[in-house]
Amino acid sequence: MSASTTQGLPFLKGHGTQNDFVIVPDPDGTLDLGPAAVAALCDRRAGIGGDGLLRVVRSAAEPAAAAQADRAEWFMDYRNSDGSIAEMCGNGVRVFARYLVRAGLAEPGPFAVATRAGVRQVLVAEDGPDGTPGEVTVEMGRAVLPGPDTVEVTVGERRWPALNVNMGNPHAVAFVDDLDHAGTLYTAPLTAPAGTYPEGVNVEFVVERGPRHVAMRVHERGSGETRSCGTGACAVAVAAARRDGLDPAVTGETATYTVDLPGGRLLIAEHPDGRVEMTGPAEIVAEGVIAPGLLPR
Ligand SMILES: N[C@@H](CCC[C@H](N)C(=O)O)C(=O)O
Repeated sequence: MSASTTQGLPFLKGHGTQNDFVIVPDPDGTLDLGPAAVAALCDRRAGIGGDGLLRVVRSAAEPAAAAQADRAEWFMDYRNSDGSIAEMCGNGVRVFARYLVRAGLAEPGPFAVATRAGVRQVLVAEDGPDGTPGEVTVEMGRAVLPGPDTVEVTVGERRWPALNVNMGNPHAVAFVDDLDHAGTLYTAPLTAPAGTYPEGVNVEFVVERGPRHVAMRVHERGSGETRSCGTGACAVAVAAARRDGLDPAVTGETATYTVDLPGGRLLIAEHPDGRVEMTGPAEIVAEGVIAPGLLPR
């Protein structure tokens, strides 16, 4: 993208349980944000700062989403802070939905959002009487457990068995005795067997907090440690349910887990038909204009 194209380009900043995003409205799909431009915008010192970027584009104007245009007017083009593309972002889709309502592009209530992982149904609750933003629920699709049965996660001298869970994007979920055992997470944990995650992986570390209540940390592919990950929380809830001997497809009962993250709390429900639903907050905290010269020429 040329610097001249970005002069006067509006942006917003939002977060869901402190998983934060630069939001770039591009309704007609005229922007070509390459990896370097995304990384510059997400840079916390020299840019606006964020774990990722959400480009807001009409599905009909985005080749990757044209097939979904009859079911969802808007496409969430999600990028990690290093500029890489991911299939799905659970907190991102809640923040995306919040932006659409705030911008008058969607009404509160139920509507659909197109993503690279498919169309997702969202439900934006009305704001409270004191103006507190209502929570946003997203239907996240079904969890897939692609195997192998156990993968291994290593940080320094410690290693744990983990469950491979795909929520549209890949996750390795490890139950640990203490979240501090994951260390600084300045670098990505190692996973084995080799080749399990050819496109990289998000790694979750989980401890028990009580019945159907867990806490987690996450190292995200393309973003490093973040304060929350929605797809990660869904993967964790499904892994916790299986570990607790609960499979809603077998019991016929919805399994609901509370997942605490460094940035807040998410409620995850897995239904007997396999659908996983996530509920949590989503807020827009700032808006502005990108300064000329921020983005690489
Ligand atoms: N924070 C997100 C996940 C973003 C994508 C992830 N880093 C990946 O590369 O798969 C979420 O809330 O789900």
